[in-house]
Amino acid sequence: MTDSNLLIRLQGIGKIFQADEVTTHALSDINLDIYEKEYLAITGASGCGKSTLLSILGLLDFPTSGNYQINGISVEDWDINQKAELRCKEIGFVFQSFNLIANLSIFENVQLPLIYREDLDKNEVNDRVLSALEEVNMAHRKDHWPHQLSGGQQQRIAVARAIVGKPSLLLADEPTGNLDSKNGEDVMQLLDDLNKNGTTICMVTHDPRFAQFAHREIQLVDGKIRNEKSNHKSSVDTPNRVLEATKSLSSLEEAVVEEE
Ligand SMILES: Nc1ncnc2c1ncn2[C@@H]1O[C@H](COP(=O)(O)OP(=O)(O)OP(=O)(O)O)[C@@H](O)[C@H]1O
Repeated sequence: MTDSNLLIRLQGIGKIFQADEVTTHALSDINLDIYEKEYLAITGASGCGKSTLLSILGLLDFPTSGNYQINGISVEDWDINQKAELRCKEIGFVFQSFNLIANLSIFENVQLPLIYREDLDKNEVNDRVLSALEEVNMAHRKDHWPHQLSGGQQQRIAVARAIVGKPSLLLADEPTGNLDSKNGEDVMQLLDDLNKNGTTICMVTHDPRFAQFAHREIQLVDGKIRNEKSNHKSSVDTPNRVLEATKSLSSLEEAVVEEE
């Protein structure tokens, strides 16, 4: 990796929440580089700061100390509107709950991130939405409504919405958290395909099996990076590992059902 394909650099990032009398040090001294086309997993126990870190990476929340750079530009002096514009263009989000808008069609849901894009005309918006839907194999459902889709299909639409603006970075917070093993596998495969096609991904997961799909895993403990490991095999043999992860998930589910 060279600095020329460095996308994000976090230096000494800290985040303190102050609520009434309670002070929480959610993140301390986080140093992290993310390179173009990387697939990074952030793991760790509940409350260790994973979502806070993802929110900071996505410019949804801001650190109380440290420096954030994207494409070599330090954003700490930017005002809220500049950050919102940057977020809109450069960052896509997928959450555990799919967050589709119930009274918008599938097409309209995917179109949402583009409605304030003055650089795109109506035809370009239309083409972008259709091609994002094609990427997740859901173009045939463009005129349907969210409630007509399964959870797995809704998450595919959420992924289409996240990539429709062609962001530099796709952030996913427990993207399989609300899905059964089969749909979880499909979404993991979809993220893997997107990464192979060049999308940089940063995913929060508490599940070590899914973390193995990433090239690199960062483990947080009490708001600090405790461990970082590479997973060089990840981009080579994903289908088998997807299968294995799914098998162990399925047997886990079967064991739980049997116990009940
Ligand atoms: N808005 C907030 N105000 C006060 N404390 C907060 C706020 N958001 C998060 N925290 C605290 O910061 C710490 C880190 O929270 P965070 O949600 O990042 O953890 P997490 O690793 O994503 O947890 P989980 O896996 O359970 O989602 C926790 O102690 C949490 O209570």
